[in-house]
Amino acid sequence: MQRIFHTPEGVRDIYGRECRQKHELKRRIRSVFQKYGYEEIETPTFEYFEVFSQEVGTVPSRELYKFFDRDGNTLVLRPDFTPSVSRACASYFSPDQEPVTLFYTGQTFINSSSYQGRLKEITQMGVERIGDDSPEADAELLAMTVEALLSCGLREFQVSVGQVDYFKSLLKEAGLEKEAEEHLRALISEKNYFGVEELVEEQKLCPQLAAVFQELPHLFGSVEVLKKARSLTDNQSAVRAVERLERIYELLKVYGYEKYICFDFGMVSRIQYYTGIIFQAYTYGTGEPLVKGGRYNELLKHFGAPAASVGFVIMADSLLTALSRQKIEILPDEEPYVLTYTEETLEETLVKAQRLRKEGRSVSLRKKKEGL
Ligand SMILES: N[C@@H](Cc1c[nH]c[nH+]1)C(=O)O
Repeated sequence: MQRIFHTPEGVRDIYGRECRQKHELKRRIRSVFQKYGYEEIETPTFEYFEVFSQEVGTVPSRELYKFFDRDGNTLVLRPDFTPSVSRACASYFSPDQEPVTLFYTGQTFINSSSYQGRLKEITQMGVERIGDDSPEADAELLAMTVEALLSCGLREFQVSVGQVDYFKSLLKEAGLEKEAEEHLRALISEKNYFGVEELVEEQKLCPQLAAVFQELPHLFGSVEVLKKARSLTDNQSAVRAVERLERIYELLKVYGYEKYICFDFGMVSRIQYYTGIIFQAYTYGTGEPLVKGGRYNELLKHFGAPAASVGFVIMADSLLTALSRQKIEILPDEEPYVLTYTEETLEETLVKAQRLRKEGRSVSLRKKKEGL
């Protein structure tokens, strides 16, 4: 029976100061989302399996927590908010007429392998801009990412931006088999330069394509990378992908946030629904990304209402870890005011406590111990 005193692996209790910090962090981030005019949405913690099926392109099926309802339907604890919000948006709004801007906060659940030591339940705070294919939408989301992190007191961080379209356009031109394609994707994401070189030789790609693929793992850094990426190819759709990033960067200059942005053409995501920019934010103190996001223009088709969309989530737990390792205080630090009372002073203490509470103080009552 020992088991009932501690939690299963991958989940944990949060209490005391840490819990207060988490609430404060959520409050600040919500207020940034609201400043941009986003509306809050709550979706259920579990959904039908189909919402997160392989075709949707979220986390792999073996990492989902699945269970059954009384009628034998397979249900899933949400591993990702984006499919749920897309489903809800397709049912209640008309993103083809006007963009829908939504934000949410809640738990997500991934049944990852225990070797990785990751949390299996995490808190995500995210936004989705649905029905807007413009570069200004991409830029807005990146600006919101920067602002949300700044609002928590973080100062040193980077938002790394990639472009799924660049790589996809080149892959299409190369016409590789699915397996070779997956292998190449993995090698590039691991920045395995020699592996990429070997693979492109094996596949006998034309010299220009071979050269771009070999460059991809090196194609990261500040804005100069964009020029380099453009010079490496004359594939029209790859060039358009770079031009879009250039435009987004120009807009971020208007926001004044360009110093937080860098580019990474080798960035790939486990999530398959991305179609345009993808991005992740990092800081020191945690190896995990603080933010993950991107454009997903095909996802809403699965829910019967096609709409070009973009969004991101903040991993609240990773952000809290980073803040604590960087010694950044997120609490206004108001400890509750403790009032002690005895049998005789109880009533006057209650009156005093209520007066202080009306003034906005937080007051905790303790009965004085006998003999003290
Ligand atoms: N749902 C994605 C992040 C995202 C939100 N919107 C677009 N992308 C994730 O869990 O990684």
